[in-house]
Amino acid sequence: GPPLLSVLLPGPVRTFHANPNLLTQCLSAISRAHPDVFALWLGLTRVVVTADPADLVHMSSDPRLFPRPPCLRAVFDLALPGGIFSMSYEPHRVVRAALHKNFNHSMLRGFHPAMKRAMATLCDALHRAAVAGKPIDISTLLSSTTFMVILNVAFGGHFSSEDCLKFAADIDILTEELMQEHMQYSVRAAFEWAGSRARLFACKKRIYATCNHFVQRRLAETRAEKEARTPDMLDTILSLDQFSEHVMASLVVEFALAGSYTTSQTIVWSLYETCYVARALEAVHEELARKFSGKGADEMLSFEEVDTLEYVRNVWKESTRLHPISPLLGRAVTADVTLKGSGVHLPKGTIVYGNIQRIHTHPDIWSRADEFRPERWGGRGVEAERVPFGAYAAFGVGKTKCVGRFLADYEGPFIIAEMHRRFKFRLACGKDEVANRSNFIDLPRYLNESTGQAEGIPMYVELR
Ligand code: HEM
Repeated sequence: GPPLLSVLLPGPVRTFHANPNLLTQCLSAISRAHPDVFALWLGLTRVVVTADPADLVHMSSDPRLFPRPPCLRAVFDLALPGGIFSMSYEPHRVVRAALHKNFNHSMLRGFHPAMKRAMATLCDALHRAAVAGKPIDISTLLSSTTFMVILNVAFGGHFSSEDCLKFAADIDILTEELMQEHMQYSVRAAFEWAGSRARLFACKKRIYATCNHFVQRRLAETRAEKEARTPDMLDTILSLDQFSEHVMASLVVEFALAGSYTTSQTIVWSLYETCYVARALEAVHEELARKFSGKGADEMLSFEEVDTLEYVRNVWKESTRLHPISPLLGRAVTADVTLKGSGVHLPKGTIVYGNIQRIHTHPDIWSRADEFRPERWGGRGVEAERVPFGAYAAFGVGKTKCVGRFLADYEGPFIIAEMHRRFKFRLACGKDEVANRSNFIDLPRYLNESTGQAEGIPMYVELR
């Protein structure tokens, strides 16, 4: 919290208020030194942090008792008015029911041709990097791919890589602004007249212009045009006709926000880990060679083949365990409640954070918790490690869990498999120069000492 609090309150004051990008780092440091449930001040807000899986399950079981905290919803409502992240219980329930009904395996199957096109664009860029022999910023490259998946595959758009990068740059600004708002909402509200939110509003305007364009184009589609293509996520959003076009545009922006960096940066972590855990890399190559030896590099895996990936899926899942992109689950209690796992009593109004990062690496829950071991998820006759319900929560659990998981769990393994089938990857910086930085979600960043900046992860690419 802010230094002033050290005068008013007992206990150490850490520096993330000055640099909100250190939020998860500070919390991780505190978590390791304290019991599984503790309270602390985040800025001027007191929060309870729990690393008990049963508490996390409890917090995710009833969105009426445990909604997102008002401060968080206010921040989202400012940037994404009326959207799913700030919705009250009833509209949220309606939206989730519609999404749940339509987001399924057959929608994914329809995505595959466009997915292969996005993958081909990525492979071309990787091929050029391999030929040039110079390091590339793999974080940015993969982001442009996952934005392409959301914009072109899930929403039926026609964005080039450059357009995707432009859109991604605005989403970057939006997430930075969301993070600043989260820490300084009241101060920024008080100084709005002086332009404290000018950057947020300008980038919001650009993003909404793009997304409104999507919505309008789709709404103007003829019946014949609609029948000529496969249904996508935008169809589902637009079927929610009880909402205004503005709310629909907010939903579109939210999906772009929630569905791109989450996936791309988990893939970056998977590449980072397989650079160092030779056993895992060998097992990936063994699976790809065993299953697809007859397939040339010019041919992509089919939808059915992606479905058969086993070890690569474990690599994906283990990456989400060790590096949860969304490491904290924030809720506020609307009545007095006793958490079912830890038994800690929370008076009405308390803000509680489920510490997914800590739960995922808790030594009492996982064997060799800090190691990257995809085989812990089982397969080829080996049983998966037994952990309590709630111990794995990369996508949340229960009624509020991630609605995009069905897409991420197909897209992540597909991209990882296609990359490893064609290329070898090597980190172009020191292993310890890569760390997490919080920016509403957590991202792996290269801490470049010579520029003092946190940058995308540099990697060398070679042809296999
Ligand atoms: C590695 C990939 C991903 C991870 C780790 C992830 C993680 C999460 C988490 C932890 C939540 C919060 C759950 C809760 O509050 O209980 C969430 C919510 C959400 N995610 Fe994901 N997600 C991923 C990919 C995606 C994708 C690909 C999409 C969409 C295409 C998506 C869309 C959403 C949306 C819309 C919500 C809000 C759900 C609601 O409030 O009801 N996510 N995600």
